[in-house]
Amino acid sequence: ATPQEAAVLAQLKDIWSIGDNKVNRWNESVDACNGPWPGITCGLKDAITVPKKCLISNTSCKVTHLDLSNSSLTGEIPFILGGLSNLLSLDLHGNQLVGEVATQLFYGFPHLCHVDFSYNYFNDTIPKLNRAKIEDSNWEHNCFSEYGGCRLLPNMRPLCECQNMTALLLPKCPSWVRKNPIVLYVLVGVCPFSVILCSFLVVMFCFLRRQRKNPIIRRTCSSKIQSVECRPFTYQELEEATNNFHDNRLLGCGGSGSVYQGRFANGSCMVVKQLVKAADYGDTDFWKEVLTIGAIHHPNVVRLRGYCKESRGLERLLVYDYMPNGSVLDALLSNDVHLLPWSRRYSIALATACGLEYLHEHCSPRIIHKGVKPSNILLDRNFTARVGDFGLAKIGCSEQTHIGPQVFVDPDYVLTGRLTDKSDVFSFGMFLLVLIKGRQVLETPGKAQLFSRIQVLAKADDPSDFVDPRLRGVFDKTQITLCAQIALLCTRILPDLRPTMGEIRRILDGTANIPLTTSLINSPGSSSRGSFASECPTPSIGSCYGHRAGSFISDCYMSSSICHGGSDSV
Ligand SMILES: Nc1ncnc2c1ncn2[C@@H]1O[C@H](COP(=O)(O)OP(=O)(O)OP(=O)(O)O)[C@@H](O)[C@H]1O
Repeated sequence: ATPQEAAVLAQLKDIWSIGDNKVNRWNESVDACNGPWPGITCGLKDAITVPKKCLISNTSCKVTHLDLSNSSLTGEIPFILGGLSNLLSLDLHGNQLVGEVATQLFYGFPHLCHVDFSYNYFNDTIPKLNRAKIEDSNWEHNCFSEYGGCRLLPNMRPLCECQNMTALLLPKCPSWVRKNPIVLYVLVGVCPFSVILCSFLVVMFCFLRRQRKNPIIRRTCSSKIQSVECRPFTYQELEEATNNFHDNRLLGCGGSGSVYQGRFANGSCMVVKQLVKAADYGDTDFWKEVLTIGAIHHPNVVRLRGYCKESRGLERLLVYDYMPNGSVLDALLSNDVHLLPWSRRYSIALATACGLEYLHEHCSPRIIHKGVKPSNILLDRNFTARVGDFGLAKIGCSEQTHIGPQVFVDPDYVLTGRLTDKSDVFSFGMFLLVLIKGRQVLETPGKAQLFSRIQVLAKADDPSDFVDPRLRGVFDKTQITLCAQIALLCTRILPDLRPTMGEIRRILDGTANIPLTTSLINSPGSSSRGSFASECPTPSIGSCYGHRAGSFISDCYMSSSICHGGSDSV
């Protein structure tokens, strides 16, 4: 299984091990594609016909079929399930699963062809699936309001066999109606109209109540805000959890405020973030945005669990999931050199790309992070990376950085003030460079030097001399070169020429190749159109570089003193 899949399966095991069910028999000491993991199949499975359009390359080491039917599963479907991104079939029939099957979950499964969610207790509505791909879906014997538990045809039209629906029995007409046909005619004419009117009023009433409770529903990624998941906390609760915001609970301080570990009365551990700059932001808009962020669920983003409106003074408080392994920055600065072996760094790159792809391409409206950097990429207990602090840019909280030079900030944004998803792509490129070269990148004073380092790395036949010495020579050269080439694409001067996060994720997970233009940069002096090399000649001492739409622009966006790249060693 891929590292991401292994992490998801470990979490599913925590949640779904019940009695002697299949999940409980998963043997974590062997790879899921290589041992006794009941219900899990990697590669192609004979029993299920997979149409050509669904096939993905190189599936033998990827989890492609998950069959947890009749496994006594209870509760809601955990969102981390969406991290099994190579699934072709998903069978959860015959359990006691409840709640909503969110459309959002299915964004995680671009190749899914067969789903069986029958014989559960799912309610609400059937999610909108990728109709072009899903061949067969079975939703019967659930509590979906729209179809009353019908089986759906591949094209999503309900095939109403509805065996479990009791016939609608109407009482016999009372005798006075039978004797007086005029009454009957009046009743026949008026009753249906009144029933329709009443139903309409009831539906309108429920709809308006829901709207008032969740005014931001239309702006979120998920179809519904589940208040139980992102809830209000009292100030007292947070004071008690953080030992009165004591220094011994302080995890770190960023530009937006201080971060405390909170231990709550129910035994849960969460992070309490005191936002200091947010006070300028209008009250209503602030809480609207916060609720929007709270509705976002993805295995590679840190969940916002709550907020506190009654904070004292100017501060505002947010509560997040606690990430036991801190941030990538913490791991890079730690004395333990074994914390970030190369294989883990590659998984972190991939997971971060997944999280950002989700924010950019699956949230509506899209969310631009604006603060992608090692301190905002957090590591959960399995060292799976999750993007933190997203959305805070919108409420004026993530401008600051505490890691020296603003190496992660897109120069095009600094120059033009135009913020797009490609600004995050730029920052992600720099983040890749940090993963390859380690903390020395954070100590480098200027972008010009860093750009030249990326170029040298991407072109190098053997990148060994240029990687983080803390890796002690243990790494996959091909992956290093691939990451360097992606970093080169991401840091192109012209944002339009940078890839999207979806494209980057596909290159990293092996489902797409690096574009041809990048391979051309391997030939020194080539003038490949669109490659960084041609946009930006290698800088020489004292020169600034960057050619943009006919005009020369200084790359010394921050200050001319940093512009002395080119000759330094990589
Ligand atoms: N959810 C979390 N779980 C565990 N530790 C966290 C969490 N969020 C933040 N931290 C810790 O707090 C530190 C500071 O986080 P914060 O996001 O405030 O820093 P920053 O990224 O430098 O600031 P900013 O994003 O505001 O510029 C992180 O480096 C990390 O060690």
